[in-house]
Amino acid sequence: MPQIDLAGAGVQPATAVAKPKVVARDVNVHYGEKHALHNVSIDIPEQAVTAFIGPSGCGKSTFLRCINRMNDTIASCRVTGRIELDGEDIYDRSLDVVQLRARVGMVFQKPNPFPKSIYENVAYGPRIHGLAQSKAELDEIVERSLKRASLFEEVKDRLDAPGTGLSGGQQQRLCIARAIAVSPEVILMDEPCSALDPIATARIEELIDELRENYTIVIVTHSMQQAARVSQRTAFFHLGKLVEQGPTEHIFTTPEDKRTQDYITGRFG
Ligand SMILES: Nc1ncnc2c1ncn2[C@@H]1O[C@H](COP(=O)(O)OP(=O)(O)OP(=O)(O)O)[C@@H](O)[C@H]1O
Repeated sequence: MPQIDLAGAGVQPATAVAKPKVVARDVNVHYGEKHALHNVSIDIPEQAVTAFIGPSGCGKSTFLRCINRMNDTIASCRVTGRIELDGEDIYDRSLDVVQLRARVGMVFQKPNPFPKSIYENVAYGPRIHGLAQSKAELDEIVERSLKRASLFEEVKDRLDAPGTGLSGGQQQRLCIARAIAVSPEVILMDEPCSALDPIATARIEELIDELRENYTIVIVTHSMQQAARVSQRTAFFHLGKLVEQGPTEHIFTTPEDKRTQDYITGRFG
């Protein structure tokens, strides 16, 4: 039976949910007749990484997409319950979804740069949100975002080259720079390393660790080693239910539910 080498994986120390950034209560999601998520309640702390783990189809991505209302784009999808960002109901009718998605950015499984230059990939969001008053200011935002995404040194001499011409790992860092450029508060990452090789994965994991100082990060991952390495809190989903959540160290060493125990020890998944 595969065991996780927690020492090798460098389990992060526990952090208490001091001030939750995102609070979800009794969230249910249906796709047409299919009841995909059942009564999910969770507090997601700021300046920390929260990992969602669980077997394929358990609802991790569905719940992640609730946090910036990406599920609104799926016609059959119905979300009930309450999700708050800094105490504000994000499903309130008066809420501007475009503004919400600027505050809650997303990085997808497959790097998806726009078919534009490296510069334009990063400049696009700040431009449409009116975050720069001048070209110089926009240049500064682009440079700062690329630096924070740990990509600037590699691309500074070819900002006009197409973003799609970068390696997979560089493209994913470009997508992270694009997400950061609009100064989000929360970054949602849906299996951000699944298309990357181990070296590119290590770069992204380091980056996630650095970014947590300034952002609230939620990551969906199939890799328990990755969850152990990058997160301070872990939530385990199974068959559309949030079975167990808590400090990562606790979930991986002394889980309370047998389903969590079975999953982390590789008995199913
Ligand atoms: N657009 C959709 N329309 C209908 N059903 C969907 C849709 N998206 C997801 N589902 C269903 O909802 C359930 C949860 O799917 P979801 O993608 O959230 O799981 P997941 O845990 O992220 O899976 P994976 O790890 O394989 O990505 C699954 O049964 C899935 O088939």
